[in-house]
Amino acid sequence: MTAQGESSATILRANAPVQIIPSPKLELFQLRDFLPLPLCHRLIELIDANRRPSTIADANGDDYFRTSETCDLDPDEAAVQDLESRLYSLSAIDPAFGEPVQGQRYAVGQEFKAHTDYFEPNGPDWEKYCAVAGQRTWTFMVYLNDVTAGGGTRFGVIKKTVQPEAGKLMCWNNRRADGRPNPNTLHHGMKVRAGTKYVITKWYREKPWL
Ligand SMILES: O=C(O)CCC(=O)C(=O)O
Ligand SMILES: [Fe+2]
Repeated sequence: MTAQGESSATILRANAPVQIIPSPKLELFQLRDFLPLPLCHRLIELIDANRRPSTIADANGDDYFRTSETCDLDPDEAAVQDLESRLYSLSAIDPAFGEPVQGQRYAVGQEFKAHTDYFEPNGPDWEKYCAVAGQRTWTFMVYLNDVTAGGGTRFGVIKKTVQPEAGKLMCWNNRRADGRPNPNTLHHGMKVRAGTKYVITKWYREKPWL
């Protein structure tokens, strides 16, 4: 088990089906068919049943920055436990360092503009979000469905856009090699043009979550 995700990149690289998105700028990986379709469908049901407007830390005055909906998934749900155990098998990151899994839902026209998942170390919301568990380390995100049009995830710095695909996982290290936040992880959940987009997001911290 890796305590803080430090050697996660090594573990992921050694996992044959994991594809490395080659870049000197960030550690980014992709894994197709990470989740079976019935599990994707169940997670979509759970997201649909219990969603609220998404929020952002360090409000920036743009009310249209993140227009999607978010679901705080119940950790006692069998589907969520199945997902958690698959994540652990893949990454070996101690689940104690994980935030509860969230679901995100985007209707047509909704998006999450270019952002990073780490918290600004000098931002107004640092204390609120990071006092106990510290900074975010890794992001794991899984697309739960194919989107009819739009809804890709654009990593602008490396000029790479990933298309949603049911069951496909993306994961990246939000830190540079020296441990500081990596601004090259900037990414944009682009507007859905047709259909609905569902993803789950799982973030890990430097210290135990609870
Ligand atoms: O929906 C996406 O493609 C990206 C989601 C995301 O970046 C986030 O929830 O932090
Ligand atoms: Fe993000």
